[in-house]
Amino acid sequence: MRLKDIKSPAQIKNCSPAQLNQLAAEIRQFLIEKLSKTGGHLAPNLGVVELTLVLHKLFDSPKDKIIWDVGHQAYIHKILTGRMDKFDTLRQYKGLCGFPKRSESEHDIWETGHSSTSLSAAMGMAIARDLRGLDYYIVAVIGDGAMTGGMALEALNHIGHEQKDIIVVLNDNEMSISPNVGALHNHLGKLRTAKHYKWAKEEIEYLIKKIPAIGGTLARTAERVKDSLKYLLVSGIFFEELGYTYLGPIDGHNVSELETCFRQAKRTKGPVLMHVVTKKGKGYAPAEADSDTWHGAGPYKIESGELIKPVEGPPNYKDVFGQAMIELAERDERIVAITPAMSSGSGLNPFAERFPDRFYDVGIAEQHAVTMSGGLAVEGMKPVCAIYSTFLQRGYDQVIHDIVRQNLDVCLAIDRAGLVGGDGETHQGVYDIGYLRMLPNIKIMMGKDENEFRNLLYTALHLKGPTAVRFPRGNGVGVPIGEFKLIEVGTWEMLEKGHHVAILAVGPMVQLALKARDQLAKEGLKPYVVNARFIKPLDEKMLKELADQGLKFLTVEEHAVSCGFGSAVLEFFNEQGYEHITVKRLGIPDVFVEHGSVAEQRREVGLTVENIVHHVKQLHLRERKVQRA
Ligand SMILES: Cc1ncc(C[n+]2csc(CCOP(=O)(O)OP(=O)(O)O)c2C)c(N)n1
Ligand SMILES: CC(=O)[C@@H](O)[C@H](O)COP(=O)(O)O
Ligand SMILES: [Mg+2]
Repeated sequence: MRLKDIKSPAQIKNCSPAQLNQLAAEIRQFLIEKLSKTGGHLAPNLGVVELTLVLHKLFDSPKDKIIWDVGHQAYIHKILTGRMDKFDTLRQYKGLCGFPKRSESEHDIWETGHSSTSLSAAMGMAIARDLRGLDYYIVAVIGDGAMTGGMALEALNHIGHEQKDIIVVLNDNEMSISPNVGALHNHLGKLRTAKHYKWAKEEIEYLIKKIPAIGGTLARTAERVKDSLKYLLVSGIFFEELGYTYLGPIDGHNVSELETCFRQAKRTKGPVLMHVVTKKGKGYAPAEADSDTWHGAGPYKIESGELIKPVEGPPNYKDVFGQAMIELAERDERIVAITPAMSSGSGLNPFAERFPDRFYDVGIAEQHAVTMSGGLAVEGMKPVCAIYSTFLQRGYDQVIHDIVRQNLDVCLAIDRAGLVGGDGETHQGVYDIGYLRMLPNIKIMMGKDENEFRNLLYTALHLKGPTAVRFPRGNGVGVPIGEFKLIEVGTWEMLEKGHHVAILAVGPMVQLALKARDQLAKEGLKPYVVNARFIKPLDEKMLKELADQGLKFLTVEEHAVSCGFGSAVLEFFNEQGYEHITVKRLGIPDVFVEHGSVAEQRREVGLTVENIVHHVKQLHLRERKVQRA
């Protein structure tokens, strides 16, 4: 059986361990080659090759449900389920999604992207299965990082309580993106090395059963001995006490051992926790050596493991943020940085090295990160909670209930604010203006470039009360970085004066607006261009001045149009009694934006220079019609 022949999992049902190992080698080679061109989550996938093969050998997907938590490690699942030929389009516009996608395959039973949802979904599926009297297996594959996510523990608790037949495969590679954190992680560390426990348990049972006559009675006593042995020899007692049959630790690269344990799990009633130990990045030396970097890597040179860096351009916002945080923390010892498991992605590793006791990676625990920031603030510290816009959604109640309601000095450094590219729908940072601006006390801001971003961060840390400083994924504009300076809250920057139309642009959209103005100038049209760097509070003074000139407005934001910045402007004019004002809002319409490049995504939703030009002209036309009427 060769990999190129596989179109369906049915073809591997009778593979021997040797054949599975041969396929594993071919799959690794395939992944290393394909991802050297497309980039992607190489290390997580190299770690689950054997696991995925054995799962699809022993379970009958899609009748049996296999759920992939986070789903960034589902490439082999996609290869085995007939999508191998699409890997040249991985994470590209209209190409293969980097996460499970129901529209791609019946084998993708549950869509993921955000972490720690698999167990809750599995529980829902199990209840439905049992209510209908149906009979199939439900397997949830969840990493040790994802297991630190609060909702995973909520589901683990509930499944154990209900004693549902669910197989939880804990893929333990000791890594989240960075080294995993937490007490649970430490407990798993003991289990990983608890090989002797599994041997001792079987050996003792074997010896007892050999004792003639009293063997039976003693065996029952031994059961208690075995249980106490468990406590002594460290076992999955944490899981056993939650009502699971713990199987492990299991070598996640040994297909025979995996098969044996999965067969045992299939025979076991009630919830099973299979503790599978794997190596993240297995089979590719650079990824094994540094699975943090290779968690989600861009294209690379296979032989050297050298990442192919884009042409040297402006600094990446995450590096600008990390550097600014160091400079600010040097000035103010109250500053503490918090990240929910995104220390590399947020650019905070240098900060962590410089201020180890003022840096906290709390694991995949956004709710905890936000409220912990509140705890720091009430005690006079200056917490900066660095959190991707999309992941902040996971801590929203904490923002309301704990931070803004108590009007605490917490700075939410909202990273990846806007369209994010290859991660697609589940990761777009396009809702936070909407879900934050309705909250009292909070101030929301976004710079037009990296220098202004720094100044807004500096300003936020000088303000009382909660602040949200948004910044996009990717590189800045390439402007000089000056000394920190305060920016007056609620003031916008008038970049260009003109007539008839005012373009109010947020963040990176300012650059598009300026380019559009250059194009319009060739046709004698000169709209105002305003850098709307405060989303809350709005610059009401400027809005009134412009409105009183009878201008029409075009708002531009890389955010959902509904409830976005443009809506705030509309609401303002309405409340101020400007009944005949025209506001055209450009932003993301009522759709989820799929994976692709940011440029392609912007084009898809109309966030382009051309579309800004078009709408300014439209507004001019309306002006002329009004004048003629
Ligand atoms: C709610 C949420 N927070 C953060 C992330 C970012 N993230 C993606 S994968 C990952 C680490 C997952 O670690 P683990 O579950 O152990 O999987 P591994 O990559 O080790 O296979 C993180 C933090 C996410 N996808 N969802
Ligand atoms: C799978 C996941 O959620 C993370 O790996 C995410 O893809 C990181 O995004 P960035 O690449 O923007 O840091
Ligand atoms: Mg892990």
